[in-house]
Order: sequence, then C-alpha cells, then structure tokens
Amino acid sequence: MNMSAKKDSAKDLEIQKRMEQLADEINKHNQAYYVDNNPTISDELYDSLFQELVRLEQQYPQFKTLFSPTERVGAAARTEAVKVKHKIPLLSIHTETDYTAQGAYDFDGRVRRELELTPQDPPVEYDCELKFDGLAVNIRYEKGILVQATTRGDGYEGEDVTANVRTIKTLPLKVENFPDIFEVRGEVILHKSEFKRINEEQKAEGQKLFANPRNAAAGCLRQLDPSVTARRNLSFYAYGYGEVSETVANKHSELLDYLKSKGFPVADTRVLAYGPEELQNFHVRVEKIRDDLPFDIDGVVYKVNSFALQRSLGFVSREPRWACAHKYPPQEVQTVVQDITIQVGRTGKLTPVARLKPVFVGGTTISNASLHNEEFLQNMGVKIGDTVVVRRAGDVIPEIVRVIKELRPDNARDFVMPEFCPVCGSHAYKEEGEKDRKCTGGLFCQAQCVQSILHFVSRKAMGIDGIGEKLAEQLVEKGWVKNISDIYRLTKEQFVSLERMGEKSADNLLASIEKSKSTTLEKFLYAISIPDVGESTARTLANHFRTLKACEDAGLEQLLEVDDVGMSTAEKILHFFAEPKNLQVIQELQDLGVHWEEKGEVDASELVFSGMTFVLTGTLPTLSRDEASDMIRKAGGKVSGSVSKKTSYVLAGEAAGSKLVKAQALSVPIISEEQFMVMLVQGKEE
Ligand SMILES: NC(=O)c1ccc[n+]([C@@H]2O[C@H](COP(=O)([O-])OP(=O)(O)OC[C@H]3O[C@@H](n4cnc5c(N)ncnc54)[C@H](O)[C@@H]3O)[C@@H](O)[C@H]2O)c1
Ligand SMILES: [Zn+2]
Repeated sequence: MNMSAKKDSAKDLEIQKRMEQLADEINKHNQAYYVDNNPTISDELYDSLFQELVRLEQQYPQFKTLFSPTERVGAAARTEAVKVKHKIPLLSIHTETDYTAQGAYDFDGRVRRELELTPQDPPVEYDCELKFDGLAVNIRYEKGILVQATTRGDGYEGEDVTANVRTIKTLPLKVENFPDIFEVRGEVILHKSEFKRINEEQKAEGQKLFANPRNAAAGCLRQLDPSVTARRNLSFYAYGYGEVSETVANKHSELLDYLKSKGFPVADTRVLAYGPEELQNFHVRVEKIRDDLPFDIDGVVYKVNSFALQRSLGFVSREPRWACAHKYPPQEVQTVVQDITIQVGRTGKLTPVARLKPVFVGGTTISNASLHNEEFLQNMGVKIGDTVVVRRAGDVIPEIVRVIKELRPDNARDFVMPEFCPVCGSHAYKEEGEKDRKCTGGLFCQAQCVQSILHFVSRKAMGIDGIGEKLAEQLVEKGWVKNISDIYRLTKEQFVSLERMGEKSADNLLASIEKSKSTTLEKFLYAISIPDVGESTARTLANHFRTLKACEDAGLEQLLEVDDVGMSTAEKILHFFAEPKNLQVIQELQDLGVHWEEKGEVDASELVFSGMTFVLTGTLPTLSRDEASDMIRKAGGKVSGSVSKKTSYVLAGEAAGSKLVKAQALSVPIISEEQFMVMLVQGKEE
C-alpha cells in the first residue's frame, strides 16, 4: 500500500467512526424525544446532527448502515400503550437545509425537475402553511363520529390516544354531512400561555417541568389518565388527511377550506404562492410575526397545491416529494474544533480561541469562538477535535456552550496554555487568584502597542496632547511606533504625511511630546503600564523608593513594605522589571531625553504638610483639583475624599457642599486657596 492509500483508509475509518457515533447519538435522542417526551438537546442541535449524518451518507453511501436513523420516522409506540396500525402511513417532511432564500429556490427547483417543467412553463402553485411545533395525530371519523385518534409513532404504527384527543375542546366530536370515512390529520399543540400555566402548576406541585410546549403537549396527549389531559387545554390544527371514502377537493388549499367549513380548526396564516420568490416572501413574513403567534412554530411548510401533481411527484423513503419544511436559521448548532490558538489582547491578556469548522448559526457563518481563559477551557473540558455546541442568538457574540463528549474522536488533543506570549515571546503569567494569563512585555509587545501608547500619552501619565486612538493605530500600522520610546523618534515629516494632519497640528504635537520629556518619577512609573500599578500606587512607589533604580532593584520583601502594595501587585512589579526588554525600553526613553528630578533620600517628616490630611471641596479660584492635590502630596500631605476627625484642613472653594457642613460640625479648620498658598510657603496657618 502506498502512502496516500494508507492515508485514505485512515480517513475512511475516521469517517465511518463518525457516522456510527452520529447514528448512536441520534438514536439516543430519538428515544428521549419520541418515547420519553424528555429531550436532552434542542431541536436545532438535533437537526444539525441529523443533517451532518445525511450529508455523510450521501457522500459515503458505502458506510450507510441498514439501521440508519435517517431511514426512519419518529419512534415505535411505547409498550404500555395500545398500538394502532395506520391505514395510510404518516410520514415526515423533508427539511430544507438552507435556511436562507435559497431553501425556497432549491425546493421549487426539485419540484420542477421532477415534473419535467421547462422555464417556459408557468410557476407551480403552492400552499404555504405554518409548521406547528407539536405532535402529528391522525383522527378517524366514521359516519361523522370521532372514533379513533392515533399518534404518528414510527409512521406505520402509532399509539391510541382517542380518549385524550376527545378532551380537546376545539375539535368536533361529530361532523354533519361528512364522508363515511374521513381521517383528518393535524398537529396537537399547546399554546404558549397554557404551557406557562401548566409549568407553574407542575412547579407548585413539586413535579418535573416540561422543557418546551411541544414536550408538554406530548406529555399531556400520551398521558394515561384522560381526566388529567382534560385539565390541560390542548389545541389542534388540521393540515391534511389520511384515509377518505370520498373526494372532497382537488387541491390542498380547498381541502383545508373544506375542513374549516366543517368546524375543524385551521390556522389563518396560510397563503397560496406562485414560484419560489413568493414562497420566500411567506418565509420572511412569518419570521416577523413568529414571536407574536400564540403557539410555537419551527418553520413554514410549502406544499404543491394540486393533488394530481402531488400524486405524480410521490414519495421518497420517509418523505413526500411535494412538500418541504423551511425552517429558520438555528441559533444553536454543532461543529468541530479544528484547532485552538492564542490571541493576545491590547492589555496583554492571552485568550484561547477555538478555530471552528465554519458553521451557519444565528444567521451568519462563524469560524471562531472565544474560550475566554484557562478556567473556562478546563470547565468546558474541550479538546482539539471535539464536537461542540455553538450558540449565537441575535447580535450576541457566538459562544461554545458545551462539548458533545460522545462524539469525541480517538485522536482528540488537549490544549495547554502557553507560558510565553505568542506575539512577543515574553513570559506570560497567571497570578494567584486571577483568571487571566497576561503577557509581561507590556512595553514592546506588538499586540499591546496601541494600548500602551494611549496609556503613555494620557493626561495623568506623560500628558501628551493630540494622540488619540485613531492616530495611535496609524502609528502602529505604519510601523513607526514599535514601542513607546519610538514616540520620541517621530518627526514632523511623518506627521504631516498623515491624512488630515496639518502643519500646525504637527507642530503642536511635537511641542507637546517635547514638553512631556520633563516629568516626575511617579508619572513615569504610572506611564509605563506596569500591571496593577495605577496612579496612586505609582505615587507611593515613587515616594517610597525615590529613585527609579531603587524601584527596579527592589525585591519582593522591599516591595511589600510599600503602603498598599500587596502580594499580587508586588509580584507583577517584580515580573515587569525582570523582563529585560522592558528595562531596555525604559533605558531608551531616558536616552531620548525623558527625565525627572530624583529626590534622593529626603526625610519625609521635613516636608511642610507631612502628617496632614486635606479634603478638597468646591471650585477653587485658580487651581484645579488635580493641581492642588499634587501640591499637597509633593509637600508630604495626604488627600482624602471625605471629612473625618482626622482631617487636618478642608480646602474649600466656590459652591462647596456637604463636606463643608461636616467640617463645621467636626470643627475641622476650613481654609481658602489663598490661605493654602500661604501655608505652603510659610509652613503654617496664618
Ligand atoms: N431534541 C431532540 O432530542 C429531538 C429528537 C428527535 C427529534 N427532534 C425534532 O423532531 C424533528 C423531527 O421530527 P419529524 O420527523 O416529526 O419531522 P419534522 O418535525 O421536521 O416534520 C414533520 C412533522 O411536521 C409536523 N407539521 C407541523 N406543521 C405541519 C404542516 N402545516 N403540514 C404538515 N406537517 C406539519 C407534522 O407533525 C409532521 O409529522 C426534528 O427536526 C427535531 O427538531 C428533536
Ligand atoms: Zn506579548
């Protein structure tokens, strides 16, 4: 055997295995749904498993088994029920797999081909109906009297539910001037309001809740005690016929009109359509009113209207060729995880992303879904190769809801989160107690570049005016800024070459960049995006260590000595300064002229406001709040947000509010900006 033949046979085995797994899985769900009235997966999901098997069977007919679930309708009647053979089988309906307009065109195309119509022939007349989401029943009338009702069962033999069907209030028990034998077919359903009521009742009685109206309807209909069924307002809608002793119509729509005239409930949402475009119009219109209908539907049904044409089209295995169900885009489907890769976000967060075999869900095709983080990955237990359930409802981002472990192939692989950033190669750590793993190369990691520029230039950091998100993105895209130190290498030529950037703004920008070079240690420590180091931690670090070198060299113990630096922050600071490339960027910044005054070892107690706490309130005549706060801190004082007995002074301006009242109540001295400035110079109150 040559290599490629060997590969082929391995692939064949894999496909065969998949088909067996799918068949087992579908059979299991058939049992749960049809026999136990207790489905464990959504219909949409079931449909997508089913459709995958159908496709594989078409592609690889040699692997199709005799017992394939695609050959059968529903499930056999329960053993405890009385079984009834149908005079005429109750089959299923073909479901169009294309949920878009194409579905209507596909169906019409097939019908026209089968009927050997040419493009010159007129459009086919169709009857369009709702596809009720309930249970099919066959109701037999003899001489106008309801004598027997049966469920569909496996299509050939169903369960006798006569006593229960008789309790349906909208169904005539006796029909005048009816043919000797007439079997009416239709759907038994529960209205949504009734479903809600029943579930509330079940809950109050501590009984099991029904998953959806269809299952509740099935449960009520197949209930062995008719008095229970009678208390549940089941509804019935007619849409077809079985054995009849007399022809009453030549077209499907006429038959439904006839049944309606005889007192049978027939849904009003029903139209005649000519050709595929009109079919699709109906599909679209019904989708718009779907949620407002009093009962659940799972699509629409198109039927060739003429009985004569229906007869010439006939049946294929379990379905008539003259009808099809056109459903709505599912919001939940299954697909396969082909790979798991890492995406690095702007903040350095490493996110595992499942690369999916493209699948149509919630109206669009998706091929990726976020797995969020390690914890999510673990809880989900997803492996590469797994079949997963993907959900996308409305505009919501697609998500993986569950792994179908039964469909896991033997060669499924575990995914392990990397310890290095895939973009820049820096260490990626997950701190104790945190969910996210983060890249520590904040200063030069390409993935984080835009974010770090925006942070670097922000007002409380280096205070460079004029670099917003758009510009930052451009600077990175052009490759001009690879790390933040490159900001100080930007030239006027570069700026003016950008769209919508005039000479004047370029000059202003460059001036602002130049001005930012003169800064303070606390602003610099804040600007370089050390994880967890916000404005206030940067300040305490600067006050504590006084020089950048001391801060860089600090060990864990020394860091923990700093006020409000806990274990997790200390570790992040350590990791940050342990990354040689971060140190390199810091050095480059200094080489390019960024500087500040290093305070050296000043004794904090010598400062004017040391040991004092200030509270600011109202609008000061000349200083902004940030400026006043800065001045207080530089002079060794603290700024607090609320007045207490420990407050030394309240610095009050125009329109001061409740803080002023509180200060008066606690006899805290209140000072004006003018008094404050004097104190700052003289060291005490005037
Ligand atoms: N969730 C699960 O575990 C699970 C398991 C098995 C089946 N299912 C669901 O059941 C479906 C398969 O069941 P199916 O064979 O009954 O096929 P179907 O429900 O796709 O279509 C056939 C049925 O449509 C109904 N119907 C509603 N309105 C109609 C109308 N106007 N005219 C004609 N028929 C109409 C009839 O009951 C008919 O038997 C799947 O599509 C799936 O959604 C779900
Ligand atoms: Zn990185």
